[in-house]
Amino acid sequence: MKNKKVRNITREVLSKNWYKLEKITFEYQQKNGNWQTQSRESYDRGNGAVIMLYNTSKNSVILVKQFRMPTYLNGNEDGFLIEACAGLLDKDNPDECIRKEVIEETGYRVEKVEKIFESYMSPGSVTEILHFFIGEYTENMKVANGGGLVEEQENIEVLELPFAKAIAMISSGEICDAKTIMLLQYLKLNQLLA
Ligand SMILES: Nc1nc2c(ncn2[C@@H]2O[C@H](COP(=O)(O)OP(=O)(O)O[C@H]3O[C@H](CO)[C@@H](O)[C@H](O)[C@@H]3O)[C@@H](O)[C@H]2O)c(=O)[nH]1
Ligand SMILES: [Mg+2]
Repeated sequence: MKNKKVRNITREVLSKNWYKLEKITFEYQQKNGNWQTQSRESYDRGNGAVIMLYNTSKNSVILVKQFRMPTYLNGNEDGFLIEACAGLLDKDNPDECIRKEVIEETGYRVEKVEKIFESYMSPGSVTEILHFFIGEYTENMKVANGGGLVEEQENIEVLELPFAKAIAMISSGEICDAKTIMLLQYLKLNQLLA
């Protein structure tokens, strides 16, 4: 942290239950040189990784569907969200994490994954950096049912969708998760699928 316009940072933990919510108070130097005190709440749930699995001969992608309580609280009728497979990093590096997550959630054991970029997903309130990957899958990589971990109460449905249908589902609103939209658009932009 080396921004000379920010000083006297103090941190107060407001909640440390599953993850950590802090109130950060700091002084920020304005254009006229005056120092102004500001407070911002910041939610730290670690970093994450996400992957779009795609098959060039079938022109299809693998997505997962699960209940997401925060979306249920904010306009998502039944609370189910269609997403690319993703997980929190724990202590793993992003590459290892995403391979593990892919087996747990989708049942595919992918050989090669390609990092394409990383992104803050909610920079005003959440610290998380999300690492984005793509990876090719084939039928013979399916080694388990997927569905997520029972001990984490994950009830995940695995979906295989034609790419054109997935793209259309962005416009129809059936796919309304940022990381998933970014990855589908990446495949389209780079003409990896038609
Ligand atoms: N008990 C409890 N469990 C929780 C809580 N929050 C999360 N969990 C459990 O922790 C699991 C974490 O699963 P992961 O697969 O590792 O993470 P994710 O929820 O899929 O998160 C991914 O997607 C997020 C949304 O886009 C990303 O923000 C995140 O980085 C990651 O990529 C969830 O399925 C859920 O069971 C909580 O407050 N309490
Ligand atoms: Mg997950």
